[in-house]
Amino acid sequence: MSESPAATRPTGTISYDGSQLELPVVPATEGASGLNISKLLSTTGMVTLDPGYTNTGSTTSAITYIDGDAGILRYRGYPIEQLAESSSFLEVSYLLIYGELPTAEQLDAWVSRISRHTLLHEDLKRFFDGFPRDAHPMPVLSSAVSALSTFYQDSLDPFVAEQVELSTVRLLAKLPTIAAYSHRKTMGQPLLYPDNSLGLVENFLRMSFGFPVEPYEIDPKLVKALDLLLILHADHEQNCSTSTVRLVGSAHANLFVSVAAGINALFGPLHGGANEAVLQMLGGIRDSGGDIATFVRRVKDKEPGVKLMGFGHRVYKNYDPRAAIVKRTADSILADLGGDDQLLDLAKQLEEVALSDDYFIERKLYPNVDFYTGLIYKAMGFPSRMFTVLFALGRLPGWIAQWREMINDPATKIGRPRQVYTGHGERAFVPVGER
Ligand SMILES: CC(=O)SCCNC(=O)CCNC(=O)[C@H](O)C(C)(C)COP(=O)(O)OP(=O)(O)OC[C@H]1O[C@@H](n2cnc3c(N)ncnc32)[C@H](O)[C@@H]1OP(=O)(O)O
Ligand SMILES: O=C([O-])CC(=O)C(=O)O
Repeated sequence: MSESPAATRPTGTISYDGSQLELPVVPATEGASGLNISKLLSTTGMVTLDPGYTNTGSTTSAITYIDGDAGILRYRGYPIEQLAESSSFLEVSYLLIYGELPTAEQLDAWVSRISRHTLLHEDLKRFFDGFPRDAHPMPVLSSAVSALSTFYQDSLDPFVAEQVELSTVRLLAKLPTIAAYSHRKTMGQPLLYPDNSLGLVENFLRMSFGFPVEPYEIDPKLVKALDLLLILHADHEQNCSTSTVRLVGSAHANLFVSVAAGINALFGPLHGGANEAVLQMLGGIRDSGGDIATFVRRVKDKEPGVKLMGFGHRVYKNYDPRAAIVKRTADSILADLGGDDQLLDLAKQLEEVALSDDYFIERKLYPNVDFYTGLIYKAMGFPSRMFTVLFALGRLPGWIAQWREMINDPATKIGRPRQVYTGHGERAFVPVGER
């Protein structure tokens, strides 16, 4: 069946490069929520429509367990609370990637291997000169990670175990260097070479805050606090960025570019970018006189663009256990680091108001991991634009572990969702002069 060309086509005007352009308006198809799903299922046969994959399992995985109703999170079976209390970020990275906690000997060897790969190729270092000074560090990070695949071509084959191992170690070692450089770039400061006598977190802090603040004293409390936050972010099963890493990798793309794609997904304010957005939200409430009730009213009225950032979660219908740990430790960390108590108090008040409000209770909206972390990052001295970069540093071992699980799983197929087509039927081409 063919459709006749529309005699009159709706158009709209947009400003472009100083001119007004008139362009056809694509007729809005009924949104997915307006569709009669059971009718679609019967008419499309095989395809099940599941926008946002709320109920679609894309893989099996043995890495991370979440019980969203009970607020439970475990990496390889170990409760997040125990890892946060007793482990270190590199130990947790080993656990996620190799499936078991390392022995003391294995851990030493692992830490030492990573410490030998922190340097960036000089040409890649120059890469940072090309970005504008006010560039957001997240796309700088993803571009540089993507560029690793051009500099380290001996570690790109997803099916050669030694190459996967090398790209794993290179990524874990170099991401802190790239992250520190993306920070220095925005500060207009010179890039520091890594000092491999230091641990991963110490090295990262020195590259971020060292010279011109030399001699830079590395505060052990700062190191401990950042290490804890990295552990809390290390994996979270099939979240948006991890699913992206797996999807890109399912086409047999190498680990570097798959992780770069994950970084871009994480940048979004509904995902990792929420930690930056929370601080903007809190600052906005404070600057408008601390009127929490009015802000909450605007959220409940669903004013366009107004959400309680750092609240809500696809899986947790209970308190996010990571947010609980961050909240518990925020007071002492902020006291140690001299952070902004006023904003922490505001955040706690906001949480209290929300958790006693029917809107949030009925929808089971609780603080997620992004709600309190920004306050700590700020106290550490990072500008809010770096917050999601810090999330990416933490999430890296999870992305790597999930990519490796995917590539080694015989059940993996190229990720390729189907769709339910809602556009035109067949129609005949109309030459430009006749439209
Ligand atoms: C590390 C992470 O990625 S954690 C998440 C970080 N993101 C944020 O903090 C951003 C704010 N939160 C959100 O946008 C959402 O809660 C998400 C994206 C995390 C989860 O989204 P979904 O699972 O698709 O939930 P959905 O958007 O359908 O929300 C369900 C209901 O709760 C409401 N809701 C969800 N989150 C919020 C929020 N933060 N503020 C106000 N209302 C919210 C929705 O408007 C919807 O209401 P409705 O039933 O009246 O339409
Ligand atoms: O699991 C999710 O959807 C988001 C999240 O909390 C994370 O990635 O840490």
